Amino acid sequence: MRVDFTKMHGLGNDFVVLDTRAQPLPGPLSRQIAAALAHRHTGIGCDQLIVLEPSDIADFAMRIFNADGGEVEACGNATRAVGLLAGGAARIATAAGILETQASAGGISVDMGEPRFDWDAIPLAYAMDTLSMPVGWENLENPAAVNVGNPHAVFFVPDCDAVDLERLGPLIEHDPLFPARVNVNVATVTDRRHIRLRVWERGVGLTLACGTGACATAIAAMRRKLVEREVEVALPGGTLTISWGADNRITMTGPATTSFRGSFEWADYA
Ligand SMILES: N[C@H](CCC[C@H](N)C(=O)O)C(=O)O
Repeated sequence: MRVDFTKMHGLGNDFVVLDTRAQPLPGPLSRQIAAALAHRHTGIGCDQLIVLEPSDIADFAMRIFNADGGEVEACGNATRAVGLLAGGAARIATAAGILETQASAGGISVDMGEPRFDWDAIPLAYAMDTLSMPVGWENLENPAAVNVGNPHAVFFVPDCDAVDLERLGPLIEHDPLFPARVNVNVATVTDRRHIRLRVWERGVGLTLACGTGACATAIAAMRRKLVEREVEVALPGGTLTISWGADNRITMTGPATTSFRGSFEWADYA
């Protein structure tokens, strides 16, 4: 049976979107099928597979599967992408709660909710200060940890482009300190309104952009008083604007793009 999909991206962080409201899947979506669809050479290819489902508490529900097939709680760029599909304004039920999008001058804005900082909310394997953790991996030391629906470690470095993230990212992602693994962010604060960021994503690897990584990094920099409460975060794929409101809620604004539509034969992957 053929299954329709929409290929989308947010600053190059790319997605295959399956809308099961219009077309229920022919069978259960296993980890293996999600990983096979996401595979860059033998599948359609994407950083995350996004599945839209009916919801009785929001406009629709969104499930997120990393390229390794693992289902995760949040994906900021994908939230903007499906907001675009919905015409700009949408209430989206996710594992991290209900997120609201709206069209804005900068593309699509999404209310990402409130950050969490407690060690067991990240989660970490044991108690420690999450503003400056007393840990290090070679020259990456004293990260901040933030949960923005998913777990992030944020390292502030003099030049994020000089970090061997392809080697250090997986070491940190899989460290037992992070029972749910972790997204690894290396950031350089250029001034009080601008941050440069590169991300090794849990379950994916290096991506051109990471929305939740930009949120976590901006919040960590604000907690450390390095930047103002609204900043521009420049990732390899482009720039996101992150603000942390007096209501403690995070707003992320940036572009979302539909690349193309297609279909695949379910039996080829199931
Ligand atoms: N790799 C992330 C999920 C996707 C995050 C990123 N694509 C974003 O835009 O937020 C995780 O395992 O938590």
